[in-house]
Amino acid sequence: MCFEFECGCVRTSTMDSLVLALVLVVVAIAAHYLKRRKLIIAMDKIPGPPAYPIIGNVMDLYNANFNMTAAVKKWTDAHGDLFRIWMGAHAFVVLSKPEDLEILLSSTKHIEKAEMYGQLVPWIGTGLLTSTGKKWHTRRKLITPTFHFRILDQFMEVFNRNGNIMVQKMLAAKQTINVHSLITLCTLDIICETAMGTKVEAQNDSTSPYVKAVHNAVVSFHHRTMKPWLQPDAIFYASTDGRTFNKALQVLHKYTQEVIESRRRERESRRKNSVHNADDDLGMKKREALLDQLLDANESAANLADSDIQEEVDTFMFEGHDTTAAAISFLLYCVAANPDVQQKLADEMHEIFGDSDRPATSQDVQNMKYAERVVKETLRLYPSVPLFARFMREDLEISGGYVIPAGANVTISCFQMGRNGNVWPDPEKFDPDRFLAENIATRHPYSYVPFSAGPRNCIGQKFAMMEMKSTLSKVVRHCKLSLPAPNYSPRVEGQVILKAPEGVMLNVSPRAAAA
Ligand code: HEM
Repeated sequence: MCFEFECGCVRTSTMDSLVLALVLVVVAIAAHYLKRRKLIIAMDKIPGPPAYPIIGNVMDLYNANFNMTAAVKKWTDAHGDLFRIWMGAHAFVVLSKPEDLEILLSSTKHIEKAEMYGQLVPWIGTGLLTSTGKKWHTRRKLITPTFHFRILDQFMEVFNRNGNIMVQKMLAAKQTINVHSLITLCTLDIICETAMGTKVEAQNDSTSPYVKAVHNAVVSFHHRTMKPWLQPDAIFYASTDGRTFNKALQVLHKYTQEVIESRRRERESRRKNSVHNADDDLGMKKREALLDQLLDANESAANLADSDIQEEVDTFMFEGHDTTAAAISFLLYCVAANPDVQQKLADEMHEIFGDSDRPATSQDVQNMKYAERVVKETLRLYPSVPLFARFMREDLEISGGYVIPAGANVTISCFQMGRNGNVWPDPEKFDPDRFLAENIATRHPYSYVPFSAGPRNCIGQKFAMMEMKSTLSKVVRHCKLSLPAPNYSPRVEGQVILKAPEGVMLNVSPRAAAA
């Protein structure tokens, strides 16, 4: 009897657990459905193209050959500077009105990155670009001094040395060349030396396993962003691109890990032997990489594990190499396409350097006022990060009484904003004087945001401007650029980074001989 009673009791409690689990599942589904319904109703109040069930507006993207910037242009032409789209189950609001950007980007609350940034996590972890909340705040505070002018100043030698190699390679080519390939290797050498303090010599050996791994990771990741069917992790990692990506990450992560470990050991042994680390064997001031700065800051203020430091270094490597490569490539194209601009640049360089061949200093770079306007105008037309996005945890009211609902992603299209005729008269014209102080004063401060703005702006902006201006000056002082055909312009594709898929083709000749 007793046994039967106990058995019945067990059966009853199992039944209870099952019923409870079922009720919880039903409640969770109902809550999810209600939340989704709320999101759908709120999204329906925002204008936008008709969306199909399940796939949403993916067909529009298909019709634009999965080129996101082209699709955004079409949607903007049809629906204006605020519209909504659905990418499968993911809701997006696309903004390009400066007033709306100010509301979003200046907020200290809406700082979470959009859902799709999750695809970057296997590569860069939750470093500064992808983290949010308290983690992001603490890290941003820790990393900001790393980009101090004193640190950037010592990178001038790296920019100059690598710029020289690149210019020699450009001049050695006696025919039309794809400058993008050479520039990519140069910016890779620069970021390795400045971020990690290591020389990978990509310009001298583009076949090294590390250089190949960077290339493979960038290309396979780019393929994923262009192919919606590769979005689910399970499909991507089973595909050729996914396998290439994984293999490349193993090489990249191993390299960063080894560099960090060796730096820690070096510091430890210096400490044990009480050797001051500011000088090298010849008593010269030793250059400190961004990694050294992180390790210094970590010793005095934080307690980060090597894996934490690694995600930040990997983030610098990801953000700090392809972005500048794209920008410098389009920069040289714009200079080649506008001979009057090229002449003014050459005049400015002559004013600063005369006939001397001396390397540029950071003061010279500061004096390059016209070059600065040329770089800014290039980023207006060709922003290296053409789109960036946030995820909304709370509703946000923007202009016109519209509300971006919690649960939606918000995308900012820098590419589209730079070509908006209401903000930029004759937008296709390349005119660096748009960035004269008196002209900037007539525009809304959020009408130009290639480095984003507000608390989550680009931490590497000053580094990037120094690198771009010094590399531009190096090229203009030694080379004359021209287009391979009168109406040539590179085809542009916009996803995570703005790309010229067939490269940027230019003719390069020595300046003195060409003058
Ligand atoms: C032309 C060059 C560059 C452009 C146009 C650019 C643009 C941007 C943009 C638009 C963002 C915001 C992205 C977003 O919200 O998703 C960003 C963030 C960031 N950039 Fe850059 N970037 C450039 C170069 C660099 C360089 C050279 C570095 C480092 C060496 C760097 C490091 C970062 C980091 C760490 C973030 C995340 C900051 C945070 O969320 O706190 N960038 N960049």
